[in-house]
Amino acid sequence: MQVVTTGTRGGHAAVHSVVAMAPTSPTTAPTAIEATALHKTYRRRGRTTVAVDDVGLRVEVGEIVGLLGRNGAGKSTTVELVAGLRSPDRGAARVLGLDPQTDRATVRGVLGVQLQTPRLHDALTVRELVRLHRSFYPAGRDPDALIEAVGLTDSRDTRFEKLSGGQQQRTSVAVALVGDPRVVILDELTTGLDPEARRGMLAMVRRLREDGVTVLLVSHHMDEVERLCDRAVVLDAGRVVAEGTPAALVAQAGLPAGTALEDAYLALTDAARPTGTENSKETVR
Ligand SMILES: Nc1ncnc2c1ncn2[C@@H]1O[C@H](COP(=O)(O)OP(=O)(O)OP(=O)(O)O)[C@@H](O)[C@H]1O
Repeated sequence: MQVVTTGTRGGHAAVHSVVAMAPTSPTTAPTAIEATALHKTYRRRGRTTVAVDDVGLRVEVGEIVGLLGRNGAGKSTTVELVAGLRSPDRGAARVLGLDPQTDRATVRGVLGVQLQTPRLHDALTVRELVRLHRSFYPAGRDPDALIEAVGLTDSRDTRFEKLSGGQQQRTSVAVALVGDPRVVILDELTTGLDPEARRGMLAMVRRLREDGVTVLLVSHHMDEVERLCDRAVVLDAGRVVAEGTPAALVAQAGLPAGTALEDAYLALTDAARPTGTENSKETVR
């Protein structure tokens, strides 16, 4: 059995409940993350945006996979669909074989998610937040050690609302990891972090790999994807336009072996669309 949290919504630490652990098969281990033909459309003020357009995604247990794409390509929406924070119009996602829509509580027991925009209780300090989230699980990581690992020991008694953007992000990473999840989604882990903090975060991802944790890493930093990720999936306008190891993406872009992933990424995303088209598919009614 495992106590899980639904994370936070609207600035308040949210629900937790006691649930069964993910079922495991004696013969075939489930894929860590599997998405099939995920589709999500937003409708706002007469505008319809196809944010995620039949995305398929597969991350095996123990892999680190990068999710890449320009601003508005659909990365965060894909992450939210996989985590069960949004419902797809159609298609399905599974985390360790569990449906995040119907097995919400169980999925949150095995999945840690750091969202691009942290949603945590403003009035609580770093330490209170991490301890609170630790209390939702019967076992997990030591809050103070985790706070130290994300470099926030000096700010541990500071309220969330008084933290800098980078410190808030690091708090959200600590909260995502405190339940010792088997699968972790990190949405722009290092964006906005100073070089020292960034280095610390990348070292933490390497330690997650050593512990056998599966990581889906949304990133705009091709150098860190190249160094950390086993594979990367490139989204453009809501669609998967390329995927493979960094070396395979370079080959797919028709570039010589040894070319930087950034050059391959730019070539692949440029090739994916006619010049001048928008990043996501938007129509006005
Ligand atoms: N809540 C929402 N309501 C309406 N449209 C949205 C909403 N969230 C995202 N979108 C739109 O959906 C598309 C995909 O957005 P998404 O945030 O998933 O992209 P992203 O790849 O994560 O971008 P970024 O790199 O800028 O974080 C964009 O066109 C965005 O404007």
